[in-house]
Amino acid sequence: MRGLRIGLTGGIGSGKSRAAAAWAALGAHCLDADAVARALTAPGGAAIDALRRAFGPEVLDAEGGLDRAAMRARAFADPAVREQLEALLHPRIGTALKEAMAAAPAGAVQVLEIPLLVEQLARWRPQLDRIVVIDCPVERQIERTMARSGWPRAQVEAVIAQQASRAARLAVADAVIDNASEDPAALDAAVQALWTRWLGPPPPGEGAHAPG
Ligand SMILES: CC(C)(COP(=O)(O)OP(=O)(O)OC[C@H]1O[C@@H](n2cnc3c(N)ncnc32)[C@H](O)[C@@H]1O)[C@@H](O)C(=O)NCCC(=O)NCCS
Ligand SMILES: Nc1ncnc2c1ncn2[C@@H]1O[C@H](COP(=O)(O)OP(=O)(O)OP(=O)(O)O)[C@@H](O)[C@H]1O
Repeated sequence: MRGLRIGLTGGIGSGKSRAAAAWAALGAHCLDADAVARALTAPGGAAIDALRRAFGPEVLDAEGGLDRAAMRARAFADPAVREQLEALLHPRIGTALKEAMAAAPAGAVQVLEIPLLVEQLARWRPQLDRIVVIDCPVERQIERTMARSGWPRAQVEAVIAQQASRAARLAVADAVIDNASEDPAALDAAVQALWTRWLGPPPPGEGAHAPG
């Protein structure tokens, strides 16, 4: 029998990866749509031939993988390019994640980090028992992404402009985790509280606040 399957989403830089790490520390089996996308577009990845056909060799780097900066610049400057990239990658991401979910250890709590869950709700909702939204003000998303990735503000704003609004995400959430605070321990505590609410006390020895 499979365990609870939780979709974790939020805008760029909202804190999804940090929140997923907190779920993992409690014993959840975590899967990441961005990581699947990166594997598909790495040298020799299953999407490389299709990318070359769609966009030409100039979107590939010297190793034959996707040149991410070049693709990012094109995809977020032109919605038609982004839609073409998504049409090519999203069905493959969907298939790979479904296979990974089916291969998860029996009974494990599964947490799926899916940045575009709300934008692709029809694809993901049937796969999930619960949706958790990591929420923070847009300005905080911008600051965090600029600090983490070194992107200029305009680049972060261009990505945010192509994503679902905060309100659209909150409308489909079964639970919202507020990550506005600059104290990451507050995020860990919120994840732990949600685990307790849905699943009971975390297993002994697991979790950010466990002794030892
Ligand atoms: C455009 C690409 C090459 C840029 O790569 P880069 O390494 O710079 O960014 P990375 O993949 O780490 O994504 C960072 C964040 O950008 C945002 N983002 C990525 N793709 C999209 C998109 N199509 N629409 C809106 N936001 C997006 C997400 O918040 C994501 O977490 C890459 O994001 C990509 O291949 N995107 C298409 C696949 C996709 O939709 N991925 C999202 C997972 S479902
Ligand atoms: N509560 C917090 N306090 C301080 N820094 C934080 C907090 N939450 C996240 N961060 C930092 O902000 C940055 C973005 O967080 P994270 O990578 O978890 O976001 P994400 O939603 O997974 O982003 P992306 O959509 O780009 O994958 C990271 O450098 C992370 O360490």
